[in-house]
Order: sequence, then structure tokens, then C-alpha cells
Amino acid sequence: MTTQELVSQINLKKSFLCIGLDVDLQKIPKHLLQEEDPIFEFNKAIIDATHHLCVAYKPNTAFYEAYGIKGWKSLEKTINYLNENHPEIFTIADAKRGDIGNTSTMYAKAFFEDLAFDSVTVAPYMGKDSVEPFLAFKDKHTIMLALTSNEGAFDFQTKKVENLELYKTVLETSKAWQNANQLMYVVGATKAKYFEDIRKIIPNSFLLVPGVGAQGGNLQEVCKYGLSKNVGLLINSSRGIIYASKDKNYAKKAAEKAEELQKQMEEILNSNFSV
Ligand SMILES: O=C(O)c1cc(=O)[nH]c(=O)n1[C@@H]1O[C@H](COP(=O)(O)O)[C@@H](O)[C@H]1O
Repeated sequence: MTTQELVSQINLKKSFLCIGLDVDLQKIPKHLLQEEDPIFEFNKAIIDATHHLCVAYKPNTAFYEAYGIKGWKSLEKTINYLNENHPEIFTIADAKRGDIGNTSTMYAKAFFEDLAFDSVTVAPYMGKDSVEPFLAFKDKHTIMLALTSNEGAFDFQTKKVENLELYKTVLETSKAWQNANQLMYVVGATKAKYFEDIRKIIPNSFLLVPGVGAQGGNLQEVCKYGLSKNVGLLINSSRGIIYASKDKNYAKKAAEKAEELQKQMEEILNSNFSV
């Protein structure tokens, strides 16, 4: 999917919501455990109930890898279900990969070709030659960690190296990489006060913003400086939406939570982008 297609979907749906499909068998309704593939059944019900309210889904691969081959199969069924039934949805494999060049190429093939995701999350620590292999895939997007939502973000990312915070060096340096227009960046919603500075370096890039909901991030605070002229934000919530209820009506309850966020987004879009 191109960035322009993603922007069109945001404008059409009045939403820049990304729903995180972080499925934990301990947390899903008990009756699903009798199914042959409980993870896929759970995802399918969540997708069916929420696809009109969001523009992206983000399965975090850890939640699938933890269940071995069966989990990987559930991930494959989920991405295929999305691509077959909702090709307008932007899909994110949250895998946080990145390695020496030839290995990164294999990671990219795994998520862009074998599993046909639109994007994958990548850690920048190993530098340019570990990220460019992902960027070599046309119309695919590489979402690089910049300033993460967790407390540990302050261990390295905000530390100054040669007088510049490391996350700023990551943003600044990556702008010169091959196919940098296919880069997006992760910035945690819990780091709202940093968005003003971040937008000075990358005014128009899309930002994937996790941390709204369970981690306490605030949508309005993020939007204050996070919005770009193309909206430029994908706000993710995982637990806050998908585990809204443990009862049989879990998908309906998830849709209610998603709609709460979508309505707030609609209001923000209407007040910031009115013609
Ligand atoms: O790359 C991510 O998506 C990510 C980066 C980050 O800085 N913080 C963060 O929470 N995430 C992911 O976003 C999701 C957040 O989930 P909830 O806290 O349940 O909404 C998880 O899949 C995290 O792994």
C-alpha cells in the first residue's frame, strides 16, 4: 500500500486508529479455547467487528512466536484474512527486526513476501546497512524505532551522543538513506512532550504511536504536535481494545472501545483539517 492510499483511508474513515492484535491465550474468552485455532478465531471476530473504525492492524509477532508453529500459522491466517477481505487496511508486522544486510533481506522477505504485510517494525541500532534491505521493497514501509513508549527509552534513546540525543540522530541520519520516503517511525504516546521537536526533524513522516490505553498515553496530547499536513499518525491501542471484555460479546465491546477512539479522532481531524 502506498502512503497516499493510507492517507485516503484515513480521510475516508475519519480515523487514524491502529488496533494491536497481541493475542494472549490467558486473556481471551474461555469458550474460544475449544476452537482448533483460538488465536485466529479471536482475531477474525475482532477484525469483523472493528475494520470500519480503524485503518491499520498490528499483530505483534511475539504473541504468535510464543506458541511455536501453531502461533506462526495463526499469524499467517490473520494476515491472509486481512489481505483477502480488507485490502484497504494497512498491516504492520510488529517484529522489531534488523541485522547485518543479508539477514535483514531474509527478514524482509519473511514479512513482505511470505506473509505479505505492508510494513514491519525495525530496530535502528545496527545502522544503515541493517535497515536499507527492508527499504528495497517497493510500496512496503519500514517502521523504525525512534523514541519508544517504555521507561527504558531513557536509558539510551534520550542520551546525548556528540551533543545530540540519540533518537534525534536516528531521525536525522535516516533521512539520507536510500528510499527514505518509505520510512515511518515509532514514537510512544507516553512521550507526548517530545513530538514538537520530532516534527522539526521529520515534519511529514508517518509516526506509529503506541502507548494509548493500557500504557496511559493521551491521544489529544499526541495530536497537539504530532499531526502533520498528511495527518501522519497511526495511533495504536492493543490491550485497551481487544480485551475490553472476556465474555462472549468481546468483539462488540472491542468495537465500542475502538469507536470511542475513532470518534475522538474524527473530532481532531474535523478541527485541524477543515476546508
Ligand atoms: O513498536 C511498537 O509497536 C511498540 C513500540 C513502543 O515503543 N511501545 C510499544 O508498546 N510498542 C508495541 O505496541 C503495543 C502496545 O500494546 P498496548 O500497551 O497493549 O496498547 C505492543 O505490541 C508493544 O510491543
